[in-house]
Amino acid sequence: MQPFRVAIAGLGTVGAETARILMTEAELLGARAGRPVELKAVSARDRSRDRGVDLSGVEWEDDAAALAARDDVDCVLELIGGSEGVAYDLVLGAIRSGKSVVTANKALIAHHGAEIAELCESHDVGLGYEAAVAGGIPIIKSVREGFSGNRIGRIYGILNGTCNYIMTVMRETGRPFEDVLADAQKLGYAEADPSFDVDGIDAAHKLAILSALAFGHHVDFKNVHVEGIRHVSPLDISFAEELGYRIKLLGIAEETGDGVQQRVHPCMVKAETPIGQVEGVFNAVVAEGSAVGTTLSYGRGAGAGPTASAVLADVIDLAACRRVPVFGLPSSKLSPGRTAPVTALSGCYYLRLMVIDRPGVLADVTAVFRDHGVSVEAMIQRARNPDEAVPLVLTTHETPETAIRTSLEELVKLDAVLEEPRLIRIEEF
Ligand SMILES: NC(=O)C1=CN([C@@H]2O[C@H](COP(=O)(O)OP(=O)(O)OC[C@H]3O[C@@H](n4cnc5c(N)ncnc54)[C@H](O)[C@@H]3O)[C@@H](O)[C@H]2O)C=CC1
Ligand SMILES: N[C@@H](CC=O)C(=O)O
Ligand code: NA
Repeated sequence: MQPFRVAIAGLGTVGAETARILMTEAELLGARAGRPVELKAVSARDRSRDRGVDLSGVEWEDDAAALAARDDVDCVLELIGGSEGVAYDLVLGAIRSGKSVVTANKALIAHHGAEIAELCESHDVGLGYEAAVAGGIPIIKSVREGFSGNRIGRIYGILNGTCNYIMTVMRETGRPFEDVLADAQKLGYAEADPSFDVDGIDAAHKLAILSALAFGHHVDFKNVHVEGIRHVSPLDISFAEELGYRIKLLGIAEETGDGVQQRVHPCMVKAETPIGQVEGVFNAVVAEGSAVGTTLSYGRGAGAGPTASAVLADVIDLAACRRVPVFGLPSSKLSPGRTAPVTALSGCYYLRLMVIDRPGVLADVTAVFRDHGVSVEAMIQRARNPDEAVPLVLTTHETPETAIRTSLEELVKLDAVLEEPRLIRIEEF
């Protein structure tokens, strides 16, 4: 049987572990693929680095682009990262030369998914990107194949392991944000530029991909509403706990009737719900289907092993000639997409103000809410200190997003309100 010959570009966290498993589990992978899977060539920046895997029998290319041109390679694994430059050139070059591609690169798929899918169709090659969304959870396969008999109404979840790890450790230990982020980087969870994680961009890349698969539209990253976790303070984490919530960075894509709304932002969710219980580097994705009902997929969203697991599943599918259209439908059948703005939202909110503790302040704050039709559900004023700003926390009943935003504009004008107010949406699932 002809072997399936693969090449790896990028031998960092994911690439090195993928190479290790390809070498050490060759027999198992070959049996699953129905033919031998051979690591033929690699390319990385530093030839001398010890990666804990013996690559002495594997050919080395200094220029990753050369992997796409080799005629002894059937499939290129792009494990470098970045939506432009080397990764983009390599993936398009490999497809154009008739090779299948596996990538873990969500930035690339979120920005260039439409072009890449069309190119795969015209060159009749397959593309695997299971590792790009929720790491080791087989969520691409679930949505694209497992739920293909359903209409999906909503898909949401925790899509970034680094952010979930940071907020879990901050809550459990009180350690500062920067320290915990440094740990996530050492553990191989974070992106090369960790602002992609903490500013919500990585989760937005993943949500854009999930939304395209779930709703059959072209990937539409530019219309994802994105907020990150930089403003989630230890104070908010502890108020959330007092109110029975956990703060999670969620990605939510939903068919609203006026189009698909895609948003990534910190949310308060009830601590005892399945999503509230997802801690550390774990991710979870809830899909709501017309026939299947509600499903929950759970597992590690980042790190060497879980990500390599997803890459290898794609390699085996391609080696075994199991192929489906990149986004589940031929490109010509994907809809252009209709976006519902986040301002159309209506929900409950957590709001923390830092106020001067003096008589009349509470009346001024509640007057703003009264004037904008916002109904307050609960209020906490923990400390009493006339010399310092004290936190005033309010939660609301269901309120249009527009009403809470205009209330905030009024509240910041009050001279008793110091600092930028903190607003976190409360999601009841
Ligand atoms: N680390 C994780 O948990 C996950 C990572 N991913 C994605 O996997 C991809 C790789 O991520 P990591 O392994 O974490 O990154 P990394 O930074 O550990 O590894 C990337 C490697 O590519 C190499 N590289 C850079 N430019 C190159 C070039 N011109 N030619 C050859 N090699 C080059 C770098 O030297 C580095 O070793 C990214 O797209 C990332 O978003 C996806 C899911 C999880
Ligand atoms: N940086 C990402 C890695 C996986 O996609 C994350 O933390 O989730
Ligand atoms: Na996955």
